[in-house]
Amino acid sequence: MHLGLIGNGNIARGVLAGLSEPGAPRVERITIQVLPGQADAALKALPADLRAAFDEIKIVDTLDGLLAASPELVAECAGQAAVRETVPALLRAGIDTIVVSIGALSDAALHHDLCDSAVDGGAKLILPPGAVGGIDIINALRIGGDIVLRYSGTKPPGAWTGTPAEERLELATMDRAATFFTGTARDASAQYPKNANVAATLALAGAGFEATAVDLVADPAAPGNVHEFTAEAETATVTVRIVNRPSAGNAKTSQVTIYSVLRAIRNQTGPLVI
Ligand SMILES: NC(=O)C1=CN([C@@H]2O[C@H](COP(=O)(O)OP(=O)(O)OC[C@H]3O[C@@H](n4cnc5c(N)ncnc54)[C@H](OP(=O)(O)O)[C@@H]3O)[C@@H](O)[C@H]2O)C=CC1
Ligand SMILES: O=C([O-])CC(=O)C(=O)O
Repeated sequence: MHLGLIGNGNIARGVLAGLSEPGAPRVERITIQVLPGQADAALKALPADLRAAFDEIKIVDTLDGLLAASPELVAECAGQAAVRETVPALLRAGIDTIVVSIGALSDAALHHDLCDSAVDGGAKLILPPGAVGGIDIINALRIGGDIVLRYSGTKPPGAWTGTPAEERLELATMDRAATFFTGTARDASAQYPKNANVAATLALAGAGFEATAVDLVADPAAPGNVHEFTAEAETATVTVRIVNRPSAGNAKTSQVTIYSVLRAIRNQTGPLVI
C-alpha cells in the first residue's frame, strides 16, 4: 500500500507514528507533500525509527510531485487551502482521498468541484468524523427526512488564539465562559478554519450548512475540547457530548482526530469497514 499525506504537521506526524505501530494498517510506502521549499528540512526532521518502519518515505513539495508518485490513497492533513489546491486534481487522477479539513466544503463551489472531480476520476472523497462522533446516526436520520441540529464547540481560551475570537474576548485573562460566535455552520467553518471543521462535518451529514446552528465558546474551565450537539428528527432525538483531549502538537486539534484518520486508512485498506 502506498499512502500519500498532504502536510507534515501535528496530524500527519501522528498518523505516521500510528502507522509505524504493530497492528497498524499495512502501509509500505509513503509520499508526503509539504509546502514548496520545505522538502529537505522535512526529510532531515524525520526520526530514524520512523524512516525504518516503512520501505520508503519520499517527500515532495508540489502537487505534481505527489501525482507523479501515484499513491493509491491520500490523506489531506494540512488545512482548508490545501484541500482547494490539491484534492480536486487527486480525485480527477482517480486517487481516493481522505479530507480532514472538512470546513473547506463550506465553499459551495469547491464542494461541487470536489464531487464532480470524484465522479470524473472514479475516486472516493472520504470525510472521516474527525473530532466528533455520532455522524452515522445523523446521516441515517437525514435519509428519513428533515433534521434540526444545534452544535456547540467549547475549547479553552488558548485554542482560540489566532482566530477572530481575539477581537471579541481577552483570551489571556478571561475568567468565565463566553460564547463569541453564534451563526450557521457555513460561517463557522469558514471563519474558524482550524477550529470548526466539526461544524461542517455535522452539516454535511445532517441538515446542511445553512440549517445547522453553531455556538463557539471559549471557557477557561473547559475540561478539554468539548463538542456537543442535539439533533431532532421524526424518528429519533440524539444528544452527543464529547470531551476530547487536545493533541500534544496542536491545542486546537483533538487527539482523536489523528485516530480518526488512521481509522479511515484502515477502513480503506483492510477487509472490514467499521
Ligand atoms: N475534521 C476535524 O475534526 C478536524 C480537522 N482539522 C483540520 O486539520 C488541519 C491540520 O491540523 P494539524 O495537523 O493539527 O495542524 P498543523 O498546523 O500542526 O499542521 C498542518 C501542516 O500543514 C502544512 N501545510 C499548510 N498548507 C499546506 C499545503 N498546501 N501543502 C502541504 N502542507 C501544508 C502546515 O505548514 P505551515 O505550518 O508552514 O503552514 C503545517 O505544517 C487543521 O488546519 C484543520 O483544518 C483539525 C482538527 C479536527
Ligand atoms: O479537534 C477538534 O476538537 C475540532 C477542531 O479543531 C475542528 O473542528 O476543526
